[in-house]
Amino acid sequence: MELPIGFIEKYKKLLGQEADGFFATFNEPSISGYRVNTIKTGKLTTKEYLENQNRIDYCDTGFYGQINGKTLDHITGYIYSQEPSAMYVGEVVDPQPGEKILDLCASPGGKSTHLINKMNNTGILVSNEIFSKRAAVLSENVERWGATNTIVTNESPDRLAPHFQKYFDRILVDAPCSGEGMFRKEPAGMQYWNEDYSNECANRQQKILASALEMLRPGGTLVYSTCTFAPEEDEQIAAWLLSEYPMLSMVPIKNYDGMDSANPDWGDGNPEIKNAVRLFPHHIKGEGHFVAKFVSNEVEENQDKNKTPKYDQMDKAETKLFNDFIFETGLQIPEGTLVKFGDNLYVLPIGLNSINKIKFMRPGLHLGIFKKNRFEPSHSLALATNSEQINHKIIISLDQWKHYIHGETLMIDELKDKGWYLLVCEGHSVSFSKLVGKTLKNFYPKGLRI
Ligand SMILES: C[S@@+](CC[C@H](N)C(=O)[O-])C[C@H]1O[C@@H](n2cnc3c(N)ncnc32)[C@H](O)[C@@H]1O
Repeated sequence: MELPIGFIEKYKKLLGQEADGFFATFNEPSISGYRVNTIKTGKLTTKEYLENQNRIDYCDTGFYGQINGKTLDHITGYIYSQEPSAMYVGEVVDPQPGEKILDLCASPGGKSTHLINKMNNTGILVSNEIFSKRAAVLSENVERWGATNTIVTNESPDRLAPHFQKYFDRILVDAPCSGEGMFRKEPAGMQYWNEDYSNECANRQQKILASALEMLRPGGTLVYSTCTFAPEEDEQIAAWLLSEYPMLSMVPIKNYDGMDSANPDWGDGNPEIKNAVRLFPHHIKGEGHFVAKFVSNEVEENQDKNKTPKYDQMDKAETKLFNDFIFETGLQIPEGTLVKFGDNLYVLPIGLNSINKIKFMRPGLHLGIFKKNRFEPSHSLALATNSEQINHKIIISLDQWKHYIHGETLMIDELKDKGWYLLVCEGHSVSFSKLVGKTLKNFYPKGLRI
């Protein structure tokens, strides 16, 4: 791999004797990994995923190895492909069930899906992405994962901040960066590299962090991570945070085998910076990463936490349609507030402040849509429903599943009541389908058909 000359010179100086070992890794293959989804209680169809002995020691749901994106397990959200070093970030955030968490730069959703597992689908996760196309991908991944506690917003950090002042218990800023740590996985990233690029990135990172800190509650935790080796974006950002925000202090992070403490001399010499962790590919089986954890020492003032959210409510006819659907299917829906945006019905996580005026992709779990005199359940609801939480379900074979996700209707042998059924394949919830006579109509989203 041909690295930019300026990059080679910079890291020869910074790494000294270690530089040769560091550069050698760029000619080795990148490392792949995947995580399994602990909130889906069905069985993985391929036991190999769990029996893989190549476990990642700092992430109990993570494994080394490559997965196929076209399998039932992947498409129904049982596994997620994620580079191993990136898995350390979700572990460092360490969200606790019931907390309010913000993942500010979240697409495509590797860290968000990890956080959802760690929160056991409780509390509130606001997963935000500034670019709308990337936010759509994020929303799709969150849906696949079966999240019931997550809203997906599509805002810039400074526009999001006024809506969530001092609100979150923990915030992750997995910052846009120069991406040096991913060069061997995504060599195209090298084209943007120049001597000033890291300083440009650092400016943007400071702006993002300033907005993030407006949203952190007193006593809350901020985790900052990048996938670059550049001190300007790593130690120097940690130094900037400590000097600009005296209420912040750094929290030590556990160094597993092969992880390094950050280098205070690459920042401003503040010894606290040692608490951050670097993952170098010549020391660890993974790509380059930097992770730093801060806690706010501010004391909580009495706040008005009981702002009533303002949303549309269902009218009488819609309430009846929805109740009929619940009665017919025997479905248990997650706890939360039922709200309507246009014709779409959502359940919002309990305790969420008003999200009126925020651009979102998903203001909670999408339950379905009201169409002329009927309620149509959503694909998100299918993926978030465990087959034990519903009476109306039909088991289909792997072969039928392949036809269904291709867009075909299916036939059943026995007569059943007409109406909505959850299709279940080898324990995995696949889709809602409407049974008419003996035909299962296809409601698999057109954009996801294979
Ligand atoms: C490192 S990636 C995030 C990866 C993600 N956390 C994951 O684990 O899948 C950084 C994200 O920041 C977004 N971004 C770019 N510029 C931004 C800005 N000015 N403010 C906030 N986010 C930005 C990018 O679109 C990108 O999705």
